[in-house]
Amino acid sequence: MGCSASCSGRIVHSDDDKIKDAKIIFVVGGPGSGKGTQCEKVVAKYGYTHLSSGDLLRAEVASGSERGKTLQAIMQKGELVPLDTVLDMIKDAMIAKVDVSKGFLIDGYPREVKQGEEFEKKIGAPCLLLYIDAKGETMVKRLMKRGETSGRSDDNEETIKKRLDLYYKATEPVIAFYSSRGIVRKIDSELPVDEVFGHVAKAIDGLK
Ligand SMILES: Nc1ncnc2c1ncn2[C@@H]1O[C@H](COP(=O)(O)OP(=O)(O)O)[C@@H](O)[C@H]1O
Ligand SMILES: Cc1ncc(C[n+]2csc(CCOP(=O)(O)OP(=O)(O)O)c2C)c(N)n1
Ligand SMILES: [Mg+2]
Repeated sequence: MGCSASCSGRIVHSDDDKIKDAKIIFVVGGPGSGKGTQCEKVVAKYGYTHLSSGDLLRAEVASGSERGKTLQAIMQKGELVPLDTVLDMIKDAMIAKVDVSKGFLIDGYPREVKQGEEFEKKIGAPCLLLYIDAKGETMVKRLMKRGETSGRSDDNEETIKKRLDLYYKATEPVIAFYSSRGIVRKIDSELPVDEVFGHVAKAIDGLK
């Protein structure tokens, strides 16, 4: 299903088939838990393609488009942008990279159970969920520090609090949802960066 014979008679896989069969890792954790930090290290060691939903959205904002302006307002408030917007961006980015990619790190997604369900309908199933876990207090401290230099309009005390509340309310249920499938690896992100990465690497090495 989904394959068709090209003029030359070769079997051609559609973009949808190719991304469905790709290795997909969800990276979930609170704001400032260290998802981006660990993803960079995974890219360096394993050559996976890193797609951060937040980075994709910030790129749209930076483009100055009308859609970007709407997104900027939502992100500054620490709210979630509409599901279809994020999912379409991730899917387009995956299609663009699928031929040269060993696998995909989907960072900051799903943020709510519904996002996970829609991703699986439109793209495919993850083989692993890395749950980057840090204490609320630690996340706030790291984000305030990042805010000194990040230039991110959401790295301020008020928005950080909203992002954290939303994380506990909307995103933590994602972890329970995938735990029942046995693909969640909880990573203690209170440890030094390289030790955290040691655990991340073990989880990835455990994949077939
Ligand atoms: N999967 C997503 N669904 C909806 N909104 C998102 C998603 N990912 C990112 N965003 C928006 O972008 C903002 C920043 O996201 P991100 O860079 O992942 O931040 P962090 O990991 O520091 O919380 C979020 O607060 C939200 O407004
Ligand atoms: C275990 C650990 N990882 C990373 C850092 C470094 N750090 C400084 S600011 C900051 C906040 C955000 O980091 P990022 O990796 O962007 O987290 P994300 O918001 O993507 O989860 C972090 C994690 C740290 N001190 N300890
Ligand atoms: Mg990030």
